[in-house]
Amino acid sequence: MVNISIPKTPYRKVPAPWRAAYEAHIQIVERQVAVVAAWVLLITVVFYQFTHQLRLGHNADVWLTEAACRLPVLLCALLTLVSHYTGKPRCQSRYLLRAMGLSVMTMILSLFLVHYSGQHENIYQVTNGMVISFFGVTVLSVRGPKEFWLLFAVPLAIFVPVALAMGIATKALLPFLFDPMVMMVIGFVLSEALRQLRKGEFLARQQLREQATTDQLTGLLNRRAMLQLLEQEHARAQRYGATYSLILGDLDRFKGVNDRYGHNIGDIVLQETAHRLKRQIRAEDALCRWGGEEFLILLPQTSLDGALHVAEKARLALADEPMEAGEHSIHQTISLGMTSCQGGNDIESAIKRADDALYLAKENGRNRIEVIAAPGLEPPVTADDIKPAQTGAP
Ligand SMILES: Nc1nc2c(ncn2[C@@H]2O[C@H](COP(=O)(O)OP(=O)(O)OP(=O)(O)O)[C@@H](O)[C@H]2O)c(=O)[nH]1
Repeated sequence: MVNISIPKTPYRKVPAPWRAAYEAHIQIVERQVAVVAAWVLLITVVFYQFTHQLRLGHNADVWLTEAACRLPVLLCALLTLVSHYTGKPRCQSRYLLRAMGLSVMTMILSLFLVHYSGQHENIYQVTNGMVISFFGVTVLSVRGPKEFWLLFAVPLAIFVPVALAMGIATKALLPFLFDPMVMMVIGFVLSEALRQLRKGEFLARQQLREQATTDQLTGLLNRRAMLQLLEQEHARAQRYGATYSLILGDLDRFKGVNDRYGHNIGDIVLQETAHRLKRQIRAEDALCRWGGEEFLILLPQTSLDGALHVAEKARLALADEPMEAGEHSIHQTISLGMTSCQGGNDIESAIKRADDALYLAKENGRNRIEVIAAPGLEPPVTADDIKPAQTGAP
């Protein structure tokens, strides 16, 4: 059974390494919201325009004025849909959402001014529309308060002075704006709660994904994650004829460490080994805990020449300095088997070669490196070229 430990304090903020993934996640949500909003706007704006006569009676001038107020919303919704379904123009959903939000606010506030100064009897229809619009616009602020303030503050900051300039007193405005404002607050609280829920769900999923690909003791990649990377690198090698190398390391006489000092100290040795090995590789290389006391290093686009250099650094990283574990100082060494691959055969045979080479290293005295080249690939160096192994395993 897989034992997944759930952290006691779940993340509240997105940790730095996950920020890019979170940004991608937000962009997907924005895209979905933008498409749904565009369809809703397209349908409702057209519907309201063509039921104008039914709702407000015949007045060609008002019909045209309303059409002019609704046109920008229609255009923004159409632009969003065209951009989504054809890929052109390439607009970020964040900006399309902004354009739709601002155009809806401009539309509804303009309609208010038109009807307030003209046919006063229609004003309650418009304030109903305001309530719906204010709520709808809060849904568009997927990124939270910053977007929210932009969508509401800018149009309202223009609307109030314009209304005052038109001779509408602030006192007269307030009763009409009261319900829409309440709706705006409700919408804000709801969309903020939704945003926090989405963030929490993202963080929980990301944590589970990390746990599924990470070895709990050492924090390194686990075997499953490494196999995925290996498949990718193998496919790349096959396609471009590049060479990658594998180094399989196994701690020497590690059973003795456990037997002598206990399992807890053995665990510390494994953690320190992971730490030291990690320092010997580049960011583009991968290191995993392959099994109990086995570690596998994948060196993409690296021939045996370069890999041998890394393997020797890894060997010395352990052999040169004893490990401090509790009150014990443990001289732990590692044996390493190496191979390279040009993608010719399958991954399993490359791993098998590294394993056979490791077996040779154990046979030949431990704390040393052995190389088995891929068939047809001459090793540029042999194990004999490597500094003779020092014995010293505990
Ligand atoms: N402390 C600890 N020990 C582990 C863990 N996983 C595997 N081991 C131990 O690693 C030891 C491996 O021992 P062996 O396979 O006999 O090999 P060795 O003693 O290292 O000898 P050689 O490989 O031949 O040099 C066993 O005692 C396992 O219990 C772990 O997570 N923690």
